[in-house]
Amino acid sequence: MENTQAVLIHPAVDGGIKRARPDFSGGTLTCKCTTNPVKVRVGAQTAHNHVCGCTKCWKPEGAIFSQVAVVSRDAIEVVENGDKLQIVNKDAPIQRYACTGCGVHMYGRIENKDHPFYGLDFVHTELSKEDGWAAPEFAAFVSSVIESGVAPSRMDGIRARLRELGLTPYDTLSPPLMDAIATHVAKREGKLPSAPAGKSPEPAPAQPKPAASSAPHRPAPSPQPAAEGGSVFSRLLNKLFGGRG
Ligand SMILES: N[C@@H](CCC(=O)N[C@@H](CS)C(=O)NCC(=O)O)C(=O)O
Ligand SMILES: [Zn+2]
Repeated sequence: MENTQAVLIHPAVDGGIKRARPDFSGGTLTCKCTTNPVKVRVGAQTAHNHVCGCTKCWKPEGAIFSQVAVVSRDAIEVVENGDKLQIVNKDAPIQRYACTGCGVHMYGRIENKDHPFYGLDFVHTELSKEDGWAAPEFAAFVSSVIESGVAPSRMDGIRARLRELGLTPYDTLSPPLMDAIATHVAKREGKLPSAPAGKSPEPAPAQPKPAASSAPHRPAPSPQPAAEGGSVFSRLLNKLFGGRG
């Protein structure tokens, strides 16, 4: 039996996971600068919230995981001090807008229209004072914490703690998100039909609705139409997660 007492994942989950509010409709993210902080309004509930162990996502001081969720890009508005924002790596699939004052990532955007998650922005909702955001549901890129210097010998304890919190650990993304990526590839390669004529496309719409008062929802980002052919699944994974960051 692993001792999970001393295993800290992220401040938003270590003391127990807060529940979403059914009527929650968004809030304002604020960076850590004490003067002229950057403020970003998120005008909708988020979806697919999770903790991520990758080296690219922003983490609060001392945390070994980030907490990150998606929201429709239409729901994001930079409302104050946007001149302080700079893209961390414009060649990465997710262009992360970081505050040049404190280093916090305010939102991440995908500009490649062929990316399975195009239309969704990535946000760290702990940067908001409001309560009621979608709760984290799983842990992604767990083995990647080793790349940040976590000793491999700690992994059993970390995975045990994640399970205890109800955050099933995966070394990439959760099965529904991996299925959405695979569906995108299969449609692009002609292995699955794209939306049949006269029928609405399946599965769910590509973007969480920025509706003002909807219950928490978990839309599966659906694949976009193919812009190029010839890739295999592993190449897409490389493109999504591979070493361009
Ligand atoms: N093992 C790598 C994984 C990086 C990775 O693939 N991160 C995922 C989850 S955030 C991703 O979608 N990356 C795209 C990007 O960083 O733009 C690391 O830790 O740096
Ligand atoms: Zn990540």
